[in-house]
Amino acid sequence: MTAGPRVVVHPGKQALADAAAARFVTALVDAQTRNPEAQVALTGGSMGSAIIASVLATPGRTAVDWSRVRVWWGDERYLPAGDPDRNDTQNDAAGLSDLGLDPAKVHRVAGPDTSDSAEASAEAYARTIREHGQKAWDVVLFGVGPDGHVASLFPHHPAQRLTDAIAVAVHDSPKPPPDRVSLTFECFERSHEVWFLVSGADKAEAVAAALHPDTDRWDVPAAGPRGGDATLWLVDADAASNVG
Ligand SMILES: O=C1O[C@H](COP(=O)(O)O)[C@@H](O)[C@H](O)[C@H]1O
Repeated sequence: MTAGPRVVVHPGKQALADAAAARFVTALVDAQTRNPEAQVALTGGSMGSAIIASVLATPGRTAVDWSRVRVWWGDERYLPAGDPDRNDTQNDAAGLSDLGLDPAKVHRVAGPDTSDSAEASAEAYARTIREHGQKAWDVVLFGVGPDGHVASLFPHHPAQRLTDAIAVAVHDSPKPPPDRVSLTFECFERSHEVWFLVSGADKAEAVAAALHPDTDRWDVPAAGPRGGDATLWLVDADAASNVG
């Protein structure tokens, strides 16, 4: 069973980031009362870093035991560690490394500096998830591209079709860089809560399309992922402007 989408509209990008950060902190505290560890998957792009910066500024963040949070990424651009275009580098710059996480529980996707290919990196990441991330993830964060992509699953891209796999190598991505590693739809199905964080008028069409009940994820990948307990669209007014 999965939860249908619920839309929460905030006045602007900063209000959205701050509210999502407060919600995130609460979700982590709740998860840690249920289980020894909270498990989350982060995202890159504009909102992926905005929420991290807001978490750092949320007073309630001290209620989370950050040493008991296990961190993954829903996708990564296949670039060397520290490259400014990597999602984790951008999240670090936004303050991820200041939260007090245990570095051994922050699972980064290998880039070309430490793996032979995007395929090898995807396989290694899938192995690590099997080892440490079998339990359903508490919260998975997604940004959404203007084309409706989530993670590195792009419209009409064959990587979307892979079954029986946790992670996939993506080549010829329509958005640079061309090589990436993404978790699969199948993998995202193991989430308790899925949150889409979307800001800006350039995303309005994608948001409306993803929320339309007849939309196929092959055309608009953001229509695909659903959480077992909640599927939240946390959006600002501009991004929500086409939602009927
Ligand atoms: O390439 C990516 O794009 C999306 C969204 O990025 P945005 O800058 O348009 O907000 C991001 O969520 C994803 O993780 C990423 O690799």
